[in-house]
Amino acid sequence: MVLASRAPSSTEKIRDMELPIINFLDKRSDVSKLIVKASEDFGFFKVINHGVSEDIIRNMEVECFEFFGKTVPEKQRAGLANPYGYGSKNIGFNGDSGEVEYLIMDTNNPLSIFQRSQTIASADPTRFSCAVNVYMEAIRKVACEVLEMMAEGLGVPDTSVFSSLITDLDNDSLLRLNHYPPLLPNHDTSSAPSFPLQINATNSKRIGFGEHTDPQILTVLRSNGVAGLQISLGDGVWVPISPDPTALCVNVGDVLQAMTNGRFVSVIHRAMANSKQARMSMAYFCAPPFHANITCPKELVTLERPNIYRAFTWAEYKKVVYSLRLGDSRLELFKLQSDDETRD
Ligand SMILES: C=C1C[C@]23C[C@@]1(O)CC[C@H]2[C@@]12CC[C@H](O)[C@@](C)(C(=O)O1)[C@H]2[C@@H]3C(=O)O
Ligand SMILES: O=C(O)CCC(=O)C(=O)O
Ligand SMILES: [Fe+2]
Repeated sequence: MVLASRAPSSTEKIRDMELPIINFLDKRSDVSKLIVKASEDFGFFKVINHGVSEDIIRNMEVECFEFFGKTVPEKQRAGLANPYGYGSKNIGFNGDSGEVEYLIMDTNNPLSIFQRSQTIASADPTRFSCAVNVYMEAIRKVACEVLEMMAEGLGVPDTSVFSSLITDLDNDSLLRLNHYPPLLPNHDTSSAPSFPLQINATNSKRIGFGEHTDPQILTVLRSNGVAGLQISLGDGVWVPISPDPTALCVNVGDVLQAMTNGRFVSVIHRAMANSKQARMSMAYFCAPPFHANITCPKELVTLERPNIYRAFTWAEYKKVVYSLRLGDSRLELFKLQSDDETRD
């Protein structure tokens, strides 16, 4: 078995480009077509008029800033990210690191959030757990709408084929709060960027969260107004995503790439910590239950487009994810060989 590790290219180029913008207030059939197109072309899009109120987002953001504003020993009381808890610089268990601190929480257990909030927000644990639970519920609703419109746009008759996985009581979704500290004055590279910008050893590049794909079904990300997120177009070309605190950035994860037989793409992205201000992002990773069998609906398998991936469970996939580095490709390992007889 050969592992495709994506080594960074020596010369990187930044290309200015806007992501597709999906307006939830537009006609549903138009919205679902646009979502499908964006998921095929970029695996990323922004959603505006998503219906998550400013209050819900503000309350969550207040809790984030309060948590990350604490001293390190206080933050460590949340427990080490194993995989839920607080982490700083170290990412995962296999030697990855970046200029980021974060808090990961599991989402399908309000009691565990309440228990955790006793150490995360001891001054007012109820306020913290309420803000988190209300936020997660609202974001999951957006994710379900997106997943249902994806199925509609793909012509899959069972329109809940994707969304039912994340509403299952045993879903394994998680919430990750990321805080990228601001640049220190002596890190400043001063000259204004011109596009395409050649990044080399002389203009310092601070990776916040290194390049990777998200393993789950779908990610819904909200960030403050500070830039940092970039998506890869391959061959060392990176597209910075302009920050919009009123929008939600949605991206396809590995499981959805498998479930759409490769029609939707789980795109490599990263977050830079090059700003003079702190970037704060809140990512809701929509994941299936452990026992869920990941296969694509039969309508997405045709003679011209035979099955690309073998069936697997989320438990099996997650085990592989955590055994590898951030930038390793994992879905490759689940590809059917062309001479495989069983194309399930
Ligand atoms: C290095 C790692 C961190 C990660 C688990 C992994 O072994 C490989 C994937 C990483 C990632 C990326 C998306 C999400 O932020 C995350 C929570 C996930 O599900 O996969 C992280 C994992 C992590 O930080 O624990
Ligand atoms: O902070 C960001 O903008 C991206 C974070 C991310 O990609 C992740 O947490 O998986
Ligand atoms: Fe990500």
